[in-house]
Amino acid sequence: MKILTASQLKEADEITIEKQNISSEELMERAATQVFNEIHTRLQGADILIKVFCGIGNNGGDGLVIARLLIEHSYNVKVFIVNYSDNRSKDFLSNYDKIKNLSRDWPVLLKGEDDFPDIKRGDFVIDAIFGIGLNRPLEGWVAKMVNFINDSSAFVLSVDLPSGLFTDKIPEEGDAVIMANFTLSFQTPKLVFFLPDTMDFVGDMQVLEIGLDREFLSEVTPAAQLIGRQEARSLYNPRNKNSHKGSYGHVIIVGGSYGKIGSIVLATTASMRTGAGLATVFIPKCGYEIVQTALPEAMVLTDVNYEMLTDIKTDLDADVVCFGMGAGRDKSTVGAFKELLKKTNKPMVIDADGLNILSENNELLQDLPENSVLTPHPKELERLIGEWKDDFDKIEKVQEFIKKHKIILVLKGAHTFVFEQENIYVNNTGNAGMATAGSGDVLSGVIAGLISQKYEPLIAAVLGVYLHGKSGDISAEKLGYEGIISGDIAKNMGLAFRDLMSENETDSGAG
Ligand SMILES: NC(=O)C1=CN([C@@H]2O[C@H](COP(=O)(O)OP(=O)(O)OC[C@H]3O[C@@H](n4cnc5c(N)ncnc54)[C@H](O)[C@@H]3O)[C@@H](O)[C@H]2O)[C@@H](O)CC1
Ligand SMILES: Nc1ncnc2c1ncn2[C@@H]1O[C@H](COP(=O)(O)OP(=O)(O)O)[C@@H](O)[C@H]1O
Ligand SMILES: [K+]
Repeated sequence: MKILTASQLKEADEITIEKQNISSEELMERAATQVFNEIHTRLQGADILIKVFCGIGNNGGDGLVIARLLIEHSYNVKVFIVNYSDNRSKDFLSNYDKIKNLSRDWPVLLKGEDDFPDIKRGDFVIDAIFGIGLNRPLEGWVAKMVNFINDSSAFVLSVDLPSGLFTDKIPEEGDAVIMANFTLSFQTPKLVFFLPDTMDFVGDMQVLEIGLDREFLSEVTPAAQLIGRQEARSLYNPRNKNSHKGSYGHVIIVGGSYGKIGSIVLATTASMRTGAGLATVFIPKCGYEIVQTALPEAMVLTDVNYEMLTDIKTDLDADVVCFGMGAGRDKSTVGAFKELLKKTNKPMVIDADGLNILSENNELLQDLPENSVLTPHPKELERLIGEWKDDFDKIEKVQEFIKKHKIILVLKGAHTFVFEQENIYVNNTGNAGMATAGSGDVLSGVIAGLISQKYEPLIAAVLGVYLHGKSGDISAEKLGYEGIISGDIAKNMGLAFRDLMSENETDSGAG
């Protein structure tokens, strides 16, 4: 699903109004009716007090339509206008008239702190104060109003996006932003819903299709793409009946050191459970029996050194080399990595200490094969590119970095982002149960396993991240968030593939 910017959405609105020959008020009615339908489906006429807070722009107009429909369906509704200026939008005004005609209980105009209404814990608050039109931080009593709603502990549903949140920048410390429990957003999700700095404001999220012009939506270049099941499915290559293990490639996983051989077992298991035809590990001698015992399916080559990598001697013609997990950063290991880079031409997967070595030895970046996939978590990324001011600054710095070095970067997190040239792919599977040691090692194995099966590195990264998260979701379904260990994610990879191609998505409990 495309993620668009506020200006692209405004353009889509205008084109839709023109091409469908409707008024902006009709489009507002259509959008807000979708919100009403969602609320009605969930509340089923429940007798609770719904407090709708409307601004005076089009987000406020949406709020008025939602309130009118709720009143027409006999809900107990109280409407408040956060009347911070007299500059009301046209469609706000016509809906203001409509709601006044409908009920004697006119909307209450709020003009300052003294007017703040009571909000109780059990109330249902609809936040339609500001949407994508916000252009500066909230100030004065309006900011206080937002904080007042947040302090109430009422359930808050935000319309389009939480009021106070921008679509293209991160609020400053102390800025007032609604902390929504749920956000119903129009047509496309906004990028800020997935950034670590801002995702907590959004709560659970659902996107409502409001019928904007299809041609515009299919042609517009998105700010980013959200990868869900449908997108992942389109990337999948089914296995050919007439095939053999050689058809699915050979992965070499290089890394490990004394006490950290487990990371190799995890990555290698993951690559095989993702479908690689053959897997070889190259590890220090201390890991020989461990790997042979834990994973008899893999072949093992060892370094001359017992504890760490010092000389990576392989003349195997692998389809992909994955380097770094558990490798450590000893001088001799750095030297061995340097030699490995020199003799590798095909795209590699680099994780963990591979990334740390690159951070400390910047000159090695130029030896990375084009289209290699780097998989840092935020700390590893900071070591690679330096500090950033906020998430938008981070995105800019990452894009500069990947273009300079002609690589693909997988930034791991609650929503993992894949960066390739100008493109950004945002993952929507996975859950907090995956915040457990070794789940990153599993991801590297998954991506390497896909590359060995001839998926392009970018596709391997995007699909791999999706499947890894889905396997985490399936694991959580079986074991609970706390119960997952990263080996489960590797073990359940096959179920993630099955889910991808089955008729119905597994109810994964993704969070
Ligand atoms: N395709 C869509 O996405 C649709 C969007 N609609 C709604 O329209 C909204 C956008 O409406 P608007 O453009 O009127 O904008 P908003 O309703 O988000 O904001 C209202 C106005 O407040 C002013 N303002 C901005 N920052 C302020 C601040 N800090 N303090 C005081 N005033 C400030 C701006 O001039 C803006 O025009 C969307 O979020 C959505 O709710 C729907 O009605 C129709 C379809
Ligand atoms: N809260 C979360 N929600 C979704 N996925 C998560 C969450 N926390 C961690 N993950 C996923 O788990 C993996 C953790 O990787 P990493 O930090 O490298 O762990 P390790 O170094 O222990 O292997 C990443 O793929 C990340 O996206
Ligand atoms: K809002």
